[in-house]
Amino acid sequence: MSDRTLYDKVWDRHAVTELPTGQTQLFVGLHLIHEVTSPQAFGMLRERDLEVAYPEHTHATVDHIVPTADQSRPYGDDAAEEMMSELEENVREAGIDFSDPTTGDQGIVHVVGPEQGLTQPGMTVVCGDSHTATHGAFGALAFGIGTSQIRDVLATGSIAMEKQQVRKIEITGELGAGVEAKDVILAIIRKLGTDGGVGYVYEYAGDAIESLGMEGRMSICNMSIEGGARAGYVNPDATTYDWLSETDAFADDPEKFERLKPYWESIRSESDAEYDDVVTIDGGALEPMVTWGTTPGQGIGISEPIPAPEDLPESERDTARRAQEHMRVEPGDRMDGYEVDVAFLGSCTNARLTDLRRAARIVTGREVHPDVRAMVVPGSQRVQATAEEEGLQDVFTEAGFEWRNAGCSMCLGMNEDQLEGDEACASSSNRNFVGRQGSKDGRTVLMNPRMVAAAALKGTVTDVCEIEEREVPTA
Ligand SMILES: CC(C)[C@H](C(=O)O)[C@@H](O)C(=O)O
Ligand code: SF4
Repeated sequence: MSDRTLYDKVWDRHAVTELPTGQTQLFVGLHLIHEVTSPQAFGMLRERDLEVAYPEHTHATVDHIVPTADQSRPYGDDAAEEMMSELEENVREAGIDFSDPTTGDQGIVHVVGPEQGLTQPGMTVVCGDSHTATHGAFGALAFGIGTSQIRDVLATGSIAMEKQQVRKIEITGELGAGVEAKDVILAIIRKLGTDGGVGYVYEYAGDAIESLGMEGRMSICNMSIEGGARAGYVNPDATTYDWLSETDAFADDPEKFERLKPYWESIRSESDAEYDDVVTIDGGALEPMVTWGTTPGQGIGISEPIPAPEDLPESERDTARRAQEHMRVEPGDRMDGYEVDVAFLGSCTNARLTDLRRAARIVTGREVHPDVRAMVVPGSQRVQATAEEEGLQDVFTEAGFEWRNAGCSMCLGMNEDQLEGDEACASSSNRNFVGRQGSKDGRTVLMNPRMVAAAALKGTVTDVCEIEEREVPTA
C-alpha cells in the first residue's frame, strides 16, 4: 500500500486489536500526566486494585496550579497544594518519572515532552489535556484524552479509539513580515471554524509549514483542538531530526538516533497519499492576526475591520453579537488601537525559547506602557534557564515586564495569575473564552508573541511591523 498517510501508518503500527465496539485498541507509546486530570484516574485504579501497567511510558509534570512567583511549599493555595501532594504520592507509588520544580525540568506538559525528547516521530502520545496535539509537530499521533481514558491507559497502556478522517491543510508560499505560526493557525481556524475539524485529524503541510522551526510547528499543532480536531501533525523531516538529536533522548546516544531514523522516515505520508479532504491557504497573503471575539475562530488580520454579525454565516451571528458586546467592539472598527491593561507572554502555544527571543527583539531598549501590567512566563524551567543565561530576562525586566517561573500562569485562571475586573489582555495563549483568564468580565485578545510585546509597549493592540526590530544584547 503506497497511498497511506502518516496517520494511517502510525495507527496501524499501534493497533492491538479490533474491539467488539468497532473501536480499535491502540497501544500508547507515551502517556504524559499533570496534576489536574490524573488524580481521579489514579483513584479509579486504586478502587480496582490495579497497578500502573507501563510506568516507564509515563511522565509527569506540574503546570496548571503551580504558582509562578513564590513556589515554596506548602503552596499558598490549599487546593493547589493538595493537587501537587496527590500527584507526588501517585508518581512515587507507581515509579513514574516526575519533572517537579526541584528538578529544573518542570514546565508546561506540552513544552516538557518535546524538549526532553520524550516526544518522538511515529509514536502515539496521549495526555489528559486538550492541547496534546502539540506533540504532533514531531510526526507523532498525539491527542487529548478524558479521565476514564487516562484510567485505561494507566491500567493497560492502551486506549480504545475510533479512526478519524484526515484533512490535509496546505499552507503555500512564504510567510510575510511579522507573520508567525500563530497567525497561520488563527487563519486556519477562522476559515474552517472552531468545529470544522470535528471527526478529522489535521495534517499541516506545504512550503510555509516546512520552513517553520519546531517551535512554530508546535504552535500550530497546539491549536488543532481550537479548530475542532483532536489531533494534528506535521510530517517529520530534517528540522525535526535536528531538534531531536539535541534532546536528552539522543544527545548521548547517536546510535539510537541512527537506529530510529529509518522508522521516522518510513512513517511520512506518501506523496500519493489519499486524504478525505484538502484545504489550501496562501500563507504569503496572511498578516498578523488578532481576535476580536471570544472564540479563537473570531480573528481578523490586524488591518481588517471587525465583521458585522449579519455578514457572518447565520449560525455564527448570535455568538458574534454576544462576543462583540463582551469585548466592547463595534463592526467596522479595527483591533489596531484597542486598549490593553495586561500583556501575557506565555502558555504552551507560545512560551518557548524562540518565542521569547523573537519578542525580545521588539522589547530591547524600550519601555512597557505605564498603564500595562506585562509578564513573561517561560514555558519550562529549561526555557527559563537558557533565556536567563542569554540575557533575555534582563531585556524584559529592564523594559518593565515581570519575569515569572514556569507554568500555565494566566493562560487559565487556575493559579494566582488572573485578570481583574474587565481588564483587557493581549495574550500569546490559545483560548479567549469568557472567563478563561480568571475574571468573568476579562477580555482576551489572542495574537502572536511579538504582537504581545508590541501591545505591551504601546498600551494598545498594534501591528508589530510598525516597530523596528533590534539586536538583543548578549549577556
Ligand atoms: C485543565 C486541562 C484539562 C485543560 C485542557 O484540557 O486543555 C487546560 O489545559 C486548558 O488549556 O483548558
Ligand atoms: S498553558 Fe494553557 S493551554 Fe497549555 S496546558 Fe496550560 S492551561 Fe492548557
